[in-house]
Amino acid sequence: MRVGLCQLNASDAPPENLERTLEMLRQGVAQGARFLLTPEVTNCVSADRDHQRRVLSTEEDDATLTAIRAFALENSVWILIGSLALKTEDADGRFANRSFLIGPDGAIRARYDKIHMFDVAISDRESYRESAGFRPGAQAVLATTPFGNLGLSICYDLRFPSLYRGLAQAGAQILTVPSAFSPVTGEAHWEVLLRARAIENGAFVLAPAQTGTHRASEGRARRTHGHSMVVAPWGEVLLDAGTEPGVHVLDIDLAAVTEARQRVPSLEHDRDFGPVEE
Ligand SMILES: O=C(O)CNC(=O)[C@H](CS)NC(=O)CCC(=O)C(=O)O
Repeated sequence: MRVGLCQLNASDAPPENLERTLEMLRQGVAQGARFLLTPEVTNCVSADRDHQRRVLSTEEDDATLTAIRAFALENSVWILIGSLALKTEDADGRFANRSFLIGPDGAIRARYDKIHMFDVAISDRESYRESAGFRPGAQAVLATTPFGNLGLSICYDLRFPSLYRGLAQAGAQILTVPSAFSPVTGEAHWEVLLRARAIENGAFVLAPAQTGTHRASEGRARRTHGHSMVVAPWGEVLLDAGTEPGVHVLDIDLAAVTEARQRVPSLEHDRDFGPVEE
């Protein structure tokens, strides 16, 4: 299976981001990719809630979703839109941070709302309160495709191994982790966490990422870590995309999942240990 990871440097302008994303998807298709992935918040990177309220849409009206579904149909490819920031019907006005798996017929095959919210103070200068703008999901999602079972997740979810354990136990062979990781935590934790999730579950990890300084017409500009990655089930890093935007194409073979799980069948060795004794 040839996969293509789009590494984006999205701004806070959805139409411009869509144009660049479609261009990268086209390049991926030209290089033979049959499954293409985009990062978290493909449509809009912004830290300004008022700006987001002005430029974002609901799922029903979202132009990025419509255009990428049409692209999947025209090119007969699978696409994981890592996530879209979308308006919801919620009374508190919070957005959804939602992944979409699109089939080669253009249909939405799966949706996943990011479960874990990035509410952290990394330093005096850098803090995030994702839950102020986004409402968390509460449902883990496995998506079946002809090329394997996908376990969906987004960014900060990466720090919660039990989610991936649940997905792998449910049959996931490929774990998707579209992200917009912070530069500081990215430098310290990104690669090792991705490799850990791959190794402990004997699964491929596909992690398309946002990169660089994200141009903002309102609010402060955000920066992200880049380094989109593909990790094999034995833990080898098959792709590290560095920090430039662009599409990266490579072949993955699910035989590596079977082999890794045969060599170390830890997925079959989970045991119930009950509450921790104190
Ligand atoms: O806010 C948005 O527009 C979309 N959401 C994000 O970009 C989120 C919340 S700020 N980023 C992360 O989860 C990074 C996690 C991370 O960096 C870590 O776990 O260390």
